Amino acid sequence: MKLGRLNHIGIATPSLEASIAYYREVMGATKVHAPFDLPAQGVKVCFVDTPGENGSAGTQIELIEPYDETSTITGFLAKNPAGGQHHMCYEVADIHEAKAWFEGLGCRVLGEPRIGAHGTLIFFVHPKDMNGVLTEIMETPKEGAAH
Ligand SMILES: CC[C@@H](C(=O)O)C(=O)SCCNC(=O)CCNC(=O)[C@H](O)C(C)(C)COP(=O)(O)OP(=O)(O)OC[C@H]1O[C@@H](n2cnc3c(N)ncnc32)[C@H](O)[C@@H]1OP(=O)(O)O
Ligand SMILES: [Co+2]
Repeated sequence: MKLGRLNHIGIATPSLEASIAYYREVMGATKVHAPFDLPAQGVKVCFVDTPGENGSAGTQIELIEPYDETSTITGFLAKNPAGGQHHMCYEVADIHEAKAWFEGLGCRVLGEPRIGAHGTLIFFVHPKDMNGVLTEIMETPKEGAAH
């Protein structure tokens, strides 16, 4: 497998609204996307852009709030009530090849590839098999696709 771009860093939060205010007012973020619900993934999402090189998109901050009490991030927030860094997401060219790679290494892939917030296939690898970091792998969006 070839490691691709760091697409986003997932930050779990009990309040998207409060986190958006923090990124705008404390961190000086100038591009905050409209929040949206992703019930299939159990989260409400808001992307904050960091600037990339030569005007291109940089790594994004992905703010995630539980969609309801059954959300996969409810347990994380129970342990970290103020929220915190939840996952790192790297792009790959071929999601199925990447899944086979991690499985071949004996890492626990959490479920089947599914459509993520950028509209491409994603999967997660268990943090205990990834040096303590919950790792999201996502297929690189096609050129010109919405971010
Ligand atoms: C917006 C959509 C999408 C995108 O396109 O970008 C997303 O990003 S959705 C993001 C939310 N979805 C997910 O996280 C799905 C994958 N996650 C899971 O399946 C679970 O969260 C989990 C990783 C299996 C953890 O399950 P949980 O039941 O909450 O915790 P456990 O108690 O079983 O944890 C076991 C162990 O792992 C430690 N842990 C848990 N979460 C993390 C984390 N985010 N980072 C680092 N470590 C984590 C936890 O502390 C336990 O450790 P010990 O206490 O030492 O046993
Ligand atoms: Co993510």
